Amino acid sequence: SSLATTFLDLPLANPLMNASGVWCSVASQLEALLESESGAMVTKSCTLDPRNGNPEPRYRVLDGNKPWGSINSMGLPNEGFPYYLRYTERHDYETKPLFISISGLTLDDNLAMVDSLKDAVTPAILEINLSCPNVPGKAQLGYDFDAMDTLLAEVTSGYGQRQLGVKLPPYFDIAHFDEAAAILNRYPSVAFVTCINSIGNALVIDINTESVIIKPKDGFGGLGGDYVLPTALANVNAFYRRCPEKAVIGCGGVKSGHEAFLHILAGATLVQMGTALYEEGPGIFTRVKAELLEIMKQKGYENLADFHGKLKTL
Ligand SMILES: C=Cc1c(C(=O)O)[nH]c(=O)[nH]c1=O
Repeated sequence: SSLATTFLDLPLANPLMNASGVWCSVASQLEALLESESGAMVTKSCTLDPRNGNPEPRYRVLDGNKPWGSINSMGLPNEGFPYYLRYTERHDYETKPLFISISGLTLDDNLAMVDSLKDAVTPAILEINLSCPNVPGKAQLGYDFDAMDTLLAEVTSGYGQRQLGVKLPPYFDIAHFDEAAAILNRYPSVAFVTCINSIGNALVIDINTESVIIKPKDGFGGLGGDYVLPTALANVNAFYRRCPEKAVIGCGGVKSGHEAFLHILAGATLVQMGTALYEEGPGIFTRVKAELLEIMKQKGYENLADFHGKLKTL
């Protein structure tokens, strides 16, 4: 069996990569991802200028009981767009593809970053984050369909019809899947969608301290891990069905070959890991690769195409 695949006509050794935001904020982390067995990698969503983000504690792993996961309200801390643009100029693209994630605080900031990327003519693949749930006072673009439409119209024309993708928040209503897909399908240069970002504004409470467990936003933060897997699979499959011309990248609840297999079955071409990578480190790619290969072998699948998108219904 082989995990080899292609994405936007680029060859990848395997479909696994990090989720933006995890193990990808500074050069040392990006170099560790490059050296890891991931098939690709993405940078931390960046703003035009560097940001410190929210006060700590702002990330906590929820490992007391089952299910397992994380809550975060980082607040978009990042080194600023120029730092990541410089990294795209020194990345080794022969080793693996690189995605660059942007999450401008304003439409103009997003357009300025897109413009610089277009002029840089870098092989890095742009993933625009429409779903950052943790910047106080800022609504997620992915939940404001008019704003999302306007952004895509401006960005796709600004990016000269070059292929790009969007990172979407989870949707929970069929009408929202329909409406979001209808907008995305009007932009052929939006070549992929990454589903999902964390489930925004969850609240984890500790019975012993009778308190929330992260400092920002009175404890409200984005949820990741086991808790989000069924919602992630639903969003992957919903957009896989509605956007036949686009690729879907799955993200949410992947911590082993098992969940990676489910995401690919549901229609994901690539699979991102967030919480599990945060906790285990880049060695996780070696483990999950082996687990996915083992599952494929047990099932008699030679390659990813043998089961990609082949989810059965009853
Ligand atoms: C880019 C900000 C994000 C953040 C953050 O920096 O708080 N956390 C997430 O779970 N998803 C995001 O998209």
